[in-house]
Amino acid sequence: MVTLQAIKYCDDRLEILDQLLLPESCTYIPINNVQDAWAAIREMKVRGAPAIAIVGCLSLAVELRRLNAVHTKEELQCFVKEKLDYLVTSRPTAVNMQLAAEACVKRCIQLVSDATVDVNEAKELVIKHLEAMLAADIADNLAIGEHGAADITKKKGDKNNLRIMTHCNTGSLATAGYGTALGVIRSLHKAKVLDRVYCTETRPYNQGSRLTAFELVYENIPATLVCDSMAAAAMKEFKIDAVIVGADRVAANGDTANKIGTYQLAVLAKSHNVLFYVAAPFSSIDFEIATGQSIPIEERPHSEMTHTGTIRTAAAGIHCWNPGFDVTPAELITGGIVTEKGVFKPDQLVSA
Ligand SMILES: CSC[C@@H](O)[C@@H](O)C(=O)COP(=O)(O)O
Repeated sequence: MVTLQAIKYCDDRLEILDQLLLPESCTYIPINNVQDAWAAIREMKVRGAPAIAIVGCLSLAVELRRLNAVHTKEELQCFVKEKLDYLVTSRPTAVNMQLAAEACVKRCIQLVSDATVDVNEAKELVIKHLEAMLAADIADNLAIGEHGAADITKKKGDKNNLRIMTHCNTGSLATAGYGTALGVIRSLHKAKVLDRVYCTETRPYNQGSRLTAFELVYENIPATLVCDSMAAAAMKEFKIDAVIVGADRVAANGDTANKIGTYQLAVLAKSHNVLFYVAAPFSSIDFEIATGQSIPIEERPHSEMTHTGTIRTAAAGIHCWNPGFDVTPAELITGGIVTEKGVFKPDQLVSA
């Protein structure tokens, strides 16, 4: 199946699809170094927790390939750590970049203490470590798709006309390919058990109407766009079987930070007796924090609420509150957390 490609990495060249220009134009822009990646992530030219980490890491691989003047492995380790620490500051809520940075620094430390590896080999091995993320993410997403589709189908008594609601964008555009929550939807469609997907607009940044709707139309998956304020009515009217969303950071107890509006969908799902799932790779799970209370929530520019493009749509002078994410308590995740290792109840994650 042809899917959209948010990230192109070939012959040491990195390009990303500029998501600010979607759906009007599919334009790829080069990312030549860590500074370019940091700016693209910050400006949301690339977004979505896994895609942020992959672009960050690949930008470092590109920069390392072009780097000649590194004389010792210690120097290499300092260089890599400094760049990764910088990338982690690009956006605060998604944990994937932070976990990828920690894993890469750990790899550097191993290489520094391995006397059989010289500085050039160490550099090559760090690059390989960073590059491996692209293929690993696609494999994880395919597994998430299969596990999620199997679980929903089983819990809904092998129904073959499932109606699924989703939020934000969790597809090819938010990952290396296939997607997490949207990957599960793709797998349901492939298995011919999907009647229709209902995607929310996802105000104020409209990742649902601009990006998810674009992916669904692109792949001919039957889909209906609803405004966020229609979610309760749509759940009732269309007899939604399950809501499935992605995650920016899952705490050890299963509390999940995801795009603003996710929490209200979970509350609505509970009152409509609809299964609520989170789909996320283990690279989005932060076992270092016990509950969702400690997850940092990004505050976004108020102009995203007060303007549509360049046109002001809110009264000038009004005070605004624009958190980019909210936290859904674990107890509302009734379907489970779908990962590449299987589907877990939130309280099973720590032992998974
Ligand atoms: C597989 S993407 C999961 C999440 O990152 C996604 O649902 C989300 O909240 C993205 O937010 P964004 O602000 O567009 O980066």
